[in-house]
This record gives sequence, structure tokens and C-alpha cells, in this order.
Amino acid sequence: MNTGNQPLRAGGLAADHEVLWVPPREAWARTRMGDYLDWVAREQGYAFADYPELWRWSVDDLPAFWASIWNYFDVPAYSQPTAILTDADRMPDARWFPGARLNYAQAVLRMPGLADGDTAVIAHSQTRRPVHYTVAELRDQVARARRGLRELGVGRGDRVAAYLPNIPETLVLMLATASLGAIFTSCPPEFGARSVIDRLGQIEPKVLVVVDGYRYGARSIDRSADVDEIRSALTGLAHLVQLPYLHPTAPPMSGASSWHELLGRAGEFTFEPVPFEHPLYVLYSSGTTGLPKPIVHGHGGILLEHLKSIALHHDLGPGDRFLWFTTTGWMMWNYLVSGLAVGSAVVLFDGDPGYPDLTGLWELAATTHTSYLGTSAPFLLACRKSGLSPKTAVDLSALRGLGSTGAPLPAAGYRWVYDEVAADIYFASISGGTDLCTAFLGGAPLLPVRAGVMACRALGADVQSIDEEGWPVLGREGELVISKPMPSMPVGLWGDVERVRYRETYFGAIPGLWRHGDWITIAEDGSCVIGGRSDATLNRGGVRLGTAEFYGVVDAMPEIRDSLVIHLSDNDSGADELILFIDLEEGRDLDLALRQRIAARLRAELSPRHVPDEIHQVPEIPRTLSGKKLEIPVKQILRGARPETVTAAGVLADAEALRPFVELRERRSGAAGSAARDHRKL
Ligand SMILES: CC(=O)CC(=O)O
Repeated sequence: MNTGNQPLRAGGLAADHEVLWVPPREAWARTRMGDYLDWVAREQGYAFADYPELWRWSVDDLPAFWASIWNYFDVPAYSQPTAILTDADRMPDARWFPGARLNYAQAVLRMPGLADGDTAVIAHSQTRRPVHYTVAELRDQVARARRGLRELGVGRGDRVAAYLPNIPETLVLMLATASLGAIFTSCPPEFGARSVIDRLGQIEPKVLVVVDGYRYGARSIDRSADVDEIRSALTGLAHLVQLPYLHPTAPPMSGASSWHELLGRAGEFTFEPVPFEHPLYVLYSSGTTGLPKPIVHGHGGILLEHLKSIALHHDLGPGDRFLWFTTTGWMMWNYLVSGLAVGSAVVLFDGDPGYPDLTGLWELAATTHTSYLGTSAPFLLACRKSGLSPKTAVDLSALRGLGSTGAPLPAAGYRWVYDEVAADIYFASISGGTDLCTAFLGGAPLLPVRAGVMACRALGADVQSIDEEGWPVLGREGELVISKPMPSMPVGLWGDVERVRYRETYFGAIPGLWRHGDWITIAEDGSCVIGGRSDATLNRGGVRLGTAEFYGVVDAMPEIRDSLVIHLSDNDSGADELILFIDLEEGRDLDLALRQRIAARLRAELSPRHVPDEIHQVPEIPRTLSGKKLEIPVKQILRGARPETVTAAGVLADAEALRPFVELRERRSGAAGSAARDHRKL
């Protein structure tokens, strides 16, 4: 066992990625992962020399590993499990912790290591003044909301929905709902009525809690008309509760009761004991067609996964302040809430992180003494592009960790973090998603950080890269699969009683393996790089090109704010076109010189195959609300699909962003279009 006196083993690391941070010698003694390793050695007799050994055990002996997580975190339970995992080899029918009865909300509100008067929630908003809850206040609010919901008739299995932003009331509502064994779901108020109805209409909530509107940067957005439309569309809705947010003194709309009434009476701080797989919340994953997929997550799976991930991988615990910039429409919100379960205070933010400029989010981290800040790759890259230096702009002395997700972060983004945020920070780009409500790739505080590389696969996550024939491969790109069950795999899809859709969605392509839809390269040492979505592949002349490496080169050019690349191919006609779209910085134009510079860069840094056939300037790259580029919808539009059929409502950050692609398709398909195409050809 490594006692912390010897340097950690770094053998086998991908040598072509420079090391930007090395864990300090005392990392083992000081981090929660080190503490857990000591505990596993002491209590279970397993001694591991380093992270790779620990990871190997965590996936080879799933029952022993997950039992250790249950015991190390001393999960509060009403009844203990009779087994840890049954039918492990029959994914997706594996069963976790049969016999256990617990409640996620109880475990979260335990807030270990914190006293009643300690800070539990700090919330900043562009709509109202900051709000602060102590541990005792948060518990009291949840108990009140629980009583209010019960008096509205909410019980086990009922659905409670929020059309609320990332504010303490949403967190209180979620925990109160879970405490009753009812099922929570949320849509952020950026979603218009159609998007909300598409989601909530599928799960028929009994209670809906809404805001009247909100401020985003300098803009006020009133949502009363949307609330009216949503209310009329939700047939099973028994109660509408309104939180006065944009207009704090206005009475609730007709037919609605107020949030203050809901919380009017003190309640008991109690919890409904539920089985491990009892539904906790429904998240939505938007495909390119049809309604958003309603993914049901369970109490026990989410609790265990988040305890492991937030405490061991992010190294968070009592005394920490955890801020991840997210809305209530992204799984990172649910992840953030679980920060309380490890004893960290959570910092909530509702508004535009780039308002009045990109310093905004860093300033928030500074004023709230945030110790771990999470954000997205597009945000970090935008900060880099703008020449921002957070370490000189604000006091980040409390910051120990920084996280990024939403898209792969290229090496230049990592370098910027260490140059301009802090040289001694533990940084991790993480990857996972809504379907597992976690990150299964990321960092570990005992591993070095290398530019452009995720340091490891998460504990308990048997992530593999497989080739075309299904063999696991190392050191070359393959399809990302998870080959063994994880407790936070969905307990089902809403309404899919026979689990037909569930099987088809995740296990249909490769029976017995969870196919995630990404390309991944895993190195000998377990570090990994995501190469882009496997369904958005650029496959030129039979050679596969990852979108992530493409963006790494193009987005690094100072003239380019953002980019999107697609590959159009057609076996019948023999078409094989690589088309690049770029959004240029203010005052820049796509002239011949810039086209040639882009081509030269791609040729030199990647290969001649990466040089696009066409480059088009667009006013904006279409992205989802959580920052993901919409490559597939763009490809489908260029192939002739109508925009409303390629994205579900509410997916796009800006619905107008698809228009230029429709226009391009029209130009390309018309006679005038061919002339224009020739003109634009690189
Ligand atoms: C953890 C994640 O993978 C978050 C996301 O990008 O959706």
C-alpha cells in the first residue's frame, strides 16, 4: 500500500500529453480518495498501490466495491440489503441492493460534518438578492414543503414538477418530493410552453410549481402566458403553485396557490422508506426526433454514484463550497444537489454566466468562496479566446478544484486553466451524461493532469473502447461501451413498462453492452480522450475522423469563435463532402486568406483528409442549452429534413440558429445554389 511517502506511480501514461499538474506528495493523506484507500485497506483488507489498481478492483469485483461505498459513506438505511448485486451478467436486468430501504433526501439532508448553524446553500440570482440557508433552515424548509405537498394529496409515486430556475426553492421542492417517495422532475423557465408540455405531458404531474418569470442578464422574461398554456395542457394536474420571483409582490395568478402558503406550516422532518430502485426523479434526454426521452433514476443508485463521484473524484466534503453552473434542465443540477450529501455547501446561480462579461462566473466563485467550480468546455474556451485572466481579475484563493463538461476540452483549454486560473488547482474535464446522471470519465485527485486527456475511468465504471468486431482496444479509437452494470443506470424509461424501449435505446446496438454513442481512445494507463459522437462521425474515404480533434484545431484560431463540422456521404451517388461552419469573431470576414489559413492548419496539424470541401460563415453555431453542438440535426437538415423534425422542442439554446442551414440547403438544391456553392468552394 502507498502510505503517501513514495511518489505515486506514473508509469505508462501517454507521454505525448504534457503534464500540467502533479498531485502533491501529501495527496494520499489529504484527499478523500486517499482516506477511502486507507479505509478499504483497514476495513476490507484490500491494499492498492495506486489508482489504476483501485479502478481494476472496482470493476472486477463490483459487489465488493459498491459494498465498500455503502459502508464507507455509512449510507442511512431503514433496512439493510440482502445482497449487493444479483444477475450482474444479465445487463440490463442486474439488480442492485435488493432488500435495502432508504431515502435519497434523508441521506442528502444528513449533511455529514455540518452543524445546524453551518452554511448549506448560497444562492445568487440576477432576479433577486442573494439567499443563504443554514443546515437547520434548509431542513426546516424541506419539512414545511413536505407537509404542504402532503396536504395537497401528494404521496408515494405521484409526480411533482418544477418550472423553476436554479434557486433554493427548487432544491427544497425536490428534496421534499423525494422525502415522500413521490417523483420529481424539472424544466428551467428558459424552456417555452411547447418544450415543457413535451416533457411534463408524458409523466402527468399532480402538482406543478412555477415562477412568473426571471431575469437573464439585463433582460426580464415574463412566463405567465407559458404557464397558462402549460397548465391547460397538463390534464392530470391537480394543483398549481406559484413562486413570485420576477414580480415578488404580485399575487399568484388565478387558480394558483402561493409558494409561501405551501410552506406556511412547520412540518415533520421524516422520510418515506423506499426500495433502492424506487423512482427519484425523471430527467429528459432529447434525441433528434420525437419527444424527449423520460429517463427515470432511482433513490439508491443516484445516491451511491453521487457519493462516490463527488467525494472521491471531486474530493469534496465538509467545509467545501460546490458550484456548478447549470440550469434545472441539465443533469448537472441534480449532481450539484448531491454535494450536500457529502457535507459540502452548494452554491446555486440563476442567470447569465457571461453577464455583464465573462468575468461574471469567476466573480461569483470568488465572492461565495467557492472551493470547487464546475463549468463547461465552451465557457472555458470562450474565456480563453477573450483573453480573460481570472487569477488576475478576481481573488480565487478559496478555489481548490475546477471541472468542465458538456464537450471534450482540447489541450489548449487545459493549458489556459493552469496559466490563467491557478497553477496549483486540481482540474478535471469529465464526461458521462443524463442517462447515468453522472460522469464515468474524469479525474482523480491522486493522478496527474495532462493536457487534453481525462485522467481515468471512474471507479466502478467499466468503460471500454471496442473495435468494429467488438474487441476491446487500447491506444486506438473505438466505440465507448460500459460492459458491466452501474447502480445509476436508469431504473427505466417512463411508461415503458416492459422495458422494451429501454433495452433498445441502450443495449439494442450491441446486446449485453451499454453503447453510449461516443468515440473514445483509452490509453494503457487508463487515461482517455473522447473523439466526438459516434453517430456524428466524419468518415472520409473510409478513414474515421473525430470531431473533437477537428474542433481542437479550428476553435483555437483567434479569428474563430465557434465551429461545427459535418460529413455528408452517400454510397449511391458517391458523395463525400466535409463541410465546416464557422462563427467568426466580431469584425472578421471569411475571405480567401482565412479559408487558406484554416485549410493549412488542418492539413498541417491533422491531415489532408481533414481539409473541408466547403467552409461557410454562420452567425451562430447551434448548441443545446447545455452547450453541445448539434452536428446531427445540421446534417439532417442539409439532407432535406425540416428543422422541427430534427430537434425536440426546447433543445436549442437559440431556435434561430438552424435557419442558415435551411437556407444553405435551399441554395445547394437550387440552380442558383450550385453557382453559389462553386463560389463558396474552398
Ligand atoms: C457529465 C456530463 O457528461 C455532462 C454532459 O455533458 O451532459
